Amino acid sequence: MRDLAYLKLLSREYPTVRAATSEIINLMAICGLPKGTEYFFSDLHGEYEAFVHLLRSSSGIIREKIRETFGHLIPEEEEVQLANLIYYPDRNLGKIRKTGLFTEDFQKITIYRLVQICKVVSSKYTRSKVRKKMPREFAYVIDELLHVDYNDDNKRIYYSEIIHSIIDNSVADKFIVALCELIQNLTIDNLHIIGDIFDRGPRADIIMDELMHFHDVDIQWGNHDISWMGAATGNLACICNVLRIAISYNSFDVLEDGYGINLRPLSMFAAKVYRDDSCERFVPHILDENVYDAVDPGLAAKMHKAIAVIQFKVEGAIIKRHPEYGMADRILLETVDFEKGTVTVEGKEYPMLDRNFPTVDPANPLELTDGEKELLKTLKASFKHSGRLHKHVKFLYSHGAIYKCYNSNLLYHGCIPMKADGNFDSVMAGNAIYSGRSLMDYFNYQVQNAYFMPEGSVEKQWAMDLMWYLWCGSKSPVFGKDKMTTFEHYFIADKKTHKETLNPYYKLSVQEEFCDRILEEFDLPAKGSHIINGHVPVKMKDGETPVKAGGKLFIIDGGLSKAYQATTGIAGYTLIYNSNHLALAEHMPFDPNKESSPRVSVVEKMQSRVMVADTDKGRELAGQIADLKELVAAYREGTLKERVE
Ligand SMILES: O=P(O)(O)OC[C@H]1O[C@](O)(COP(=O)(O)O)[C@@H](O)[C@@H]1O
Ligand SMILES: [Mn+2]
Repeated sequence: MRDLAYLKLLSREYPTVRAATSEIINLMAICGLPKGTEYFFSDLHGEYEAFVHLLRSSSGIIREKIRETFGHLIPEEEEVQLANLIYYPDRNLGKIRKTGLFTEDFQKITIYRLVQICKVVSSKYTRSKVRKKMPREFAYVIDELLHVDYNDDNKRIYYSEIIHSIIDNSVADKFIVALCELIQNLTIDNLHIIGDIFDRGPRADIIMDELMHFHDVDIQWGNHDISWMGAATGNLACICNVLRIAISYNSFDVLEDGYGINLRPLSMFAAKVYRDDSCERFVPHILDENVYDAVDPGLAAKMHKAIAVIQFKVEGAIIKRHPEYGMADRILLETVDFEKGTVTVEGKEYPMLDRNFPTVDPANPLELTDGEKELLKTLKASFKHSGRLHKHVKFLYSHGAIYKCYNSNLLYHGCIPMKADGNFDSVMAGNAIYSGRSLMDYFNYQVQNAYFMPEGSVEKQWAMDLMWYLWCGSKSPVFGKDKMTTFEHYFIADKKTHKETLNPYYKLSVQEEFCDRILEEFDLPAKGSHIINGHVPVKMKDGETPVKAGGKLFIIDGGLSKAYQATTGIAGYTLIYNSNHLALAEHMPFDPNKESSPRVSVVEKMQSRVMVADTDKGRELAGQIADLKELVAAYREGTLKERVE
């Protein structure tokens, strides 16, 4: 029995038996519906055009619904136009207006067609749920149109009158946009982003805006997201890291136009310090052109080298502050023989591919020059003061975590650190030892501290350093490799030194028994549960598959990132979990001028249709129903009085 105080609170919202019982009926009706469709994406890596298209088109599902509804009735070309209108209503209506095609006929036909699609995509939801998703000003009208009986002549007249009045009152464009957005909203119930929104591609900031407008999204942070979050806290190594990666991919737009980071001090510094150095090892990859902030590749290479050298210095300082990270052998600047031009890695000496280090004092290689210190100060100020960056980072915090259990699935970006013997690996912090789930919780807690602890506190500094550890430390669940060989990539020819070894997790987790052990660690049943990861590109072209451990584990980094498409052979996956099945949609490289349908394959059929009652939401609703029943009983027994106004 709930305590009376709680029931009293509840009675404020449901003041009568009638109000409480009608909510009970409403909730029970919801529980009896098929579960909504969940979409999983990972490793978006700034590819905003491709991702926004996947999201708005529901990875091809909207096109399929159009085909099912109008196939053979309207020409293919019109189907494509309708699809594009649904994905990008504002943009397309603008174009249609400009070409003089926004006629009354067009408006009538379009509204009719959109209403038909809306009916199809809303059919599995309650009327009330659909209504809640409508914009308030059109809710009544859309609701009427969705439920009109087309066999009834009077209703048919009523229908065309509604449409007429929409057109007469010149709100057809707004109405069309509302219908398009409703269709998009109804096809994806929950969106899960399994990490790595940032880096390599052009505009992660645009992706963040899109996610912030989405009605239901959760994010499991990837190592790249953590690195940006660390930069926003003011961690210098993270700041250098995100700048270095952005510059190395020629992504100046995300920095300058996206987040207003002032790069002028860096470009001036680099142009001066590396004036006579072509910085060959630092020429950026050019996969996308900058629209707003074009930087000459020669200058970009100098900026890239300048920031990389500073990064190695400030990373060295963190490693020295934290012997417990066990990363002393990663301070490679200290093992460089600047006279001989060699570097020693794990006891072996290699020639350096670049020997020009005007800012490094061989006697004290981690010491920053005055110019570097000054530069870091201005860069840090830029990161700390970027309003848009902090808006996005706050969203990553409010909607994100290191892991999430949702509808019997366990979601995280990288791995649960394991030892080769199959046990969970552990980390000691303070007097406690963390492993498995507690390790994930510990890191999650520290990620919060890095941003939210008071400025200047010891806890904050500790947690901020840990953000960098999470980026590249060997026991980081979002990194999942033994070391990050950035230094070796830049300066050593011998490819053997570039190797980064994956955590034993990746070999073990392809066996069902290890997946079961992990699921058990997170209190999830072995049967019917799945682990969903990103982070490691699945090399489709080499015959790899994203489905592992007999269907218990999915690794869905399919290479949305252009930089990795040659490795994977495709351009990304969407994992789709609806009431009937789990399916994987495999995407082709995005071409803005061509609509290409993904290859969808069902990977698991549910034994029986999954209802809301079977989901986490359903369990939450069952709790609410039980509470409301107690409230009704309290009214009936007279323990609480109804408030009839
Ligand atoms: O391919 P790039 O951009 O040079 O980056 C390589 C680096 O990125 C990493 O793979 C980390 O990024 P991911 O999380 O996207 O895999 C490092 O392990 C590696 O050193
Ligand atoms: Mn990653």
